[in-house]
Amino acid sequence: MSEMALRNAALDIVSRVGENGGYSHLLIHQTIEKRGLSDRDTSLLTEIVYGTIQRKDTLDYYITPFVKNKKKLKPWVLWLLYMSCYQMVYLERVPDHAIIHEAVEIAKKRGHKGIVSMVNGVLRNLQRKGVPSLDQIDDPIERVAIETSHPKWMVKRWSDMYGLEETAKMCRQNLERPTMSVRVNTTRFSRDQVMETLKEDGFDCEESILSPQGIIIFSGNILHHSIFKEGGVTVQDESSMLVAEMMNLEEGMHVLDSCSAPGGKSTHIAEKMNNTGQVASFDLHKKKVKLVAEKANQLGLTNISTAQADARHLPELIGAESFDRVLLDAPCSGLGVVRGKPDIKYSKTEDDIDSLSAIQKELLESVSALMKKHGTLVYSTCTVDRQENEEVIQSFLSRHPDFEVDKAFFNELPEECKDLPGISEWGLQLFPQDFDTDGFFLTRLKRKQ
Ligand SMILES: C[S@@+](CC[C@H](N)C(=O)[O-])C[C@H]1O[C@@H](n2cnc3c(N)ncnc32)[C@H](O)[C@@H]1O
Repeated sequence: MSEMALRNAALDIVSRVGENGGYSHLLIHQTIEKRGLSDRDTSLLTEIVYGTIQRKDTLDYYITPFVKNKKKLKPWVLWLLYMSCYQMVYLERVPDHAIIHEAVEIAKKRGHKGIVSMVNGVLRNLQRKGVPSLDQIDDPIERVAIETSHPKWMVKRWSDMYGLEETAKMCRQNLERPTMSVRVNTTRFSRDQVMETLKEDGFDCEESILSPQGIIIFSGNILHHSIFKEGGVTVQDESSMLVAEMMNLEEGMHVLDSCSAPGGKSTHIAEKMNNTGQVASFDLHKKKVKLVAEKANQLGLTNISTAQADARHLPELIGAESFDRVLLDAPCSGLGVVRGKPDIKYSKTEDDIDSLSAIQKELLESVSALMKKHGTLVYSTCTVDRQENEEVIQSFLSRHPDFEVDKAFFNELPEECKDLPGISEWGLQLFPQDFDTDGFFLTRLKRKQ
């Protein structure tokens, strides 16, 4: 694909995400498939699209002094300026004059003469004068918000919850691309076997400290490797692996995964039980339930049963106290995964958090009834927000004095997690900066004996 066609495709994606809130990772994937992009083009397209979306508010701050009547610009023109500014400031491989030339050519194809000369003028000024300094922003919350391109309400909210220093670290970490990690299917291979194979095949990888099944991959394309295609490993963030690790699973157990799609944790649980016992995996959406069954099949796991259900009604379908282990990996705002899905940080609102936390409370209320007397329940989310995490647990415990946070949970955490800033009496909040993982919350409940 020519440089110009590639940047045009990137502009299509960023403006669609900007205008309609489309998911950038899905649009990138569609473009790669449709156009059959080479590895090099895929990597450049991904870099430009993610980088531009990830840093949108910073880029806006950078170009604003050079643009007159910004509000009147067509969205695609503004996105072209953001995209070009991103490449000029953050990418070293293409010289500025080439970036400006490509932008002008794209403007010629899409717009009239006035737009072409405005794009040319803005980018040349930017090249000559440089970007404005962030030090001019007095309010520290606003400075972090603009420097790291997060909505100001979000930075303020996190700062009230975790302090400005931790928040700034998190926002900066959110700008990094996520590191790839995989989980070894231990019903087939040991982690040592997989490590050895990958190293022999030129991968740069190391063992995870959060899960004995986890491998972090720094370089090498695992998706093209036979071990992935044959179900020897599953792509999963290390923070998510911690969930099944903390469930104290034993062979032959009955486990409920109440919100299971697409099946990352159900299959991990099934592997940890060595394909014995039973994992009952439910999800609200029929289509998504299918993904769980497919994943189980791909990994050769036969101890997972799947069905569509609203977990809030499960006690009406299944007898109370039926499961040794219950997992509620709740639907959440996803603010822990903005490294990989940057659009989330612009689309979520505080109203979303209010309604999600209400659903989380309802879900916890109903699935807790399904736990056997001596069983345990793990609650997790891939978000960083007290209202969806600690406060959901706190509110549940205040209504259920017969339940408590299982103290053993804290002792069983990997050594490296025990002194993290996110540890509280309600569980563990992992921040992305702790181990370069997603932001993630988990805790374990049991009945008081
Ligand atoms: C965080 S995701 C689960 C991810 C999954 N545990 C995994 O590891 O692959 C939350 C899931 O909850 C499902 N969900 C949302 N509301 C639900 C409900 N009321 N009952 C059951 N599932 C629900 C969503 O469809 C979504 O698939």
